[in-house]
Amino acid sequence: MTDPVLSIRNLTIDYIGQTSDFHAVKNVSFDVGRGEFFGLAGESGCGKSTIAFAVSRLHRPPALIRKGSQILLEGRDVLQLDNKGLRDFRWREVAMVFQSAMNSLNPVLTIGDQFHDVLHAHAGMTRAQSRARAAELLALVDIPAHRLDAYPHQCSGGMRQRIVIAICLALNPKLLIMDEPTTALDVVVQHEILQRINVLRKELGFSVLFITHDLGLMVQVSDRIGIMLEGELVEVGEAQTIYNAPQHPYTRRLWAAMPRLHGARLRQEAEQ
Ligand SMILES: Nc1ncnc2c1ncn2[C@@H]1O[C@H](COP(=O)(O)OP(=O)(O)OP(=O)(O)O)[C@@H](O)[C@H]1O
Repeated sequence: MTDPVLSIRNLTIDYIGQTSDFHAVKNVSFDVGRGEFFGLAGESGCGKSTIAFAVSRLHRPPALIRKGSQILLEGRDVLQLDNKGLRDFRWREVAMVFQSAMNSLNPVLTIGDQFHDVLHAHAGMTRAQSRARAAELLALVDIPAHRLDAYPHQCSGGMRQRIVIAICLALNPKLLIMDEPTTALDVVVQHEILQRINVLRKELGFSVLFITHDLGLMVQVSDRIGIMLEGELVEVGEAQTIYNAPQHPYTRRLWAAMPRLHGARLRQEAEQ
């Protein structure tokens, strides 16, 4: 791995309950390298989204990050940022594409207005400047500039998802977090979007923290993968190594449960 952009150290997160606390993330440590595509896998409820929200500093009560946890972005502890620090941090340092991202666009604003909101608020751009920058960003995700005048409902699901990704890239973040970004899309569109992200991160140099239930897709696109089980990180390594020679019994069970078609195709590709 190259030098880390993100270093998570001893991250422990509980959900505080009336009678007892739920330990969602237990002493997790891992790094994401510069320009690296890092996948986080594990069954539903194992704590992946809780980590993603904590890294973006979007976690809310009852989630409580325990003392001793560190989330370092280029060496700076994200957990220590004050409000001003957070304003500068969001979009510029870390941008997050949510599970339901394609429905997160505002239905009553044009696509151009939604770019303007971010570019004006965080980079002080005028209408003309933000329009030019938005056209550049749309081109990155293969969408023609005339779509700036469209409303979200006039765009397909895949297009809306690519628009959200383009907005996330507006301020050149160092880390793009994608939490199940393409789950609601059909398989072909999912693959196209991830291929595009992969090309872009090589061109633009950002890192990706990628969360998905689709293990086949994760092995295909990730450089390294971390496997989580009940709040703990049980295995981390190169994607192909983890796929071909998993060490932890849980990882073996995960691969065994992967749909055969995917498995067969990936094995063929790995052997080529
Ligand atoms: N607001 C909350 N209050 C209490 N418990 C919560 C809350 N949010 C999440 N949890 C619990 O924390 C655990 C981790 O949830 P999290 O969403 O991080 O898992 P995940 O691995 O991302 O799952 P999925 O893949 O289904 O999104 C789960 O058991 C979940 O029920």
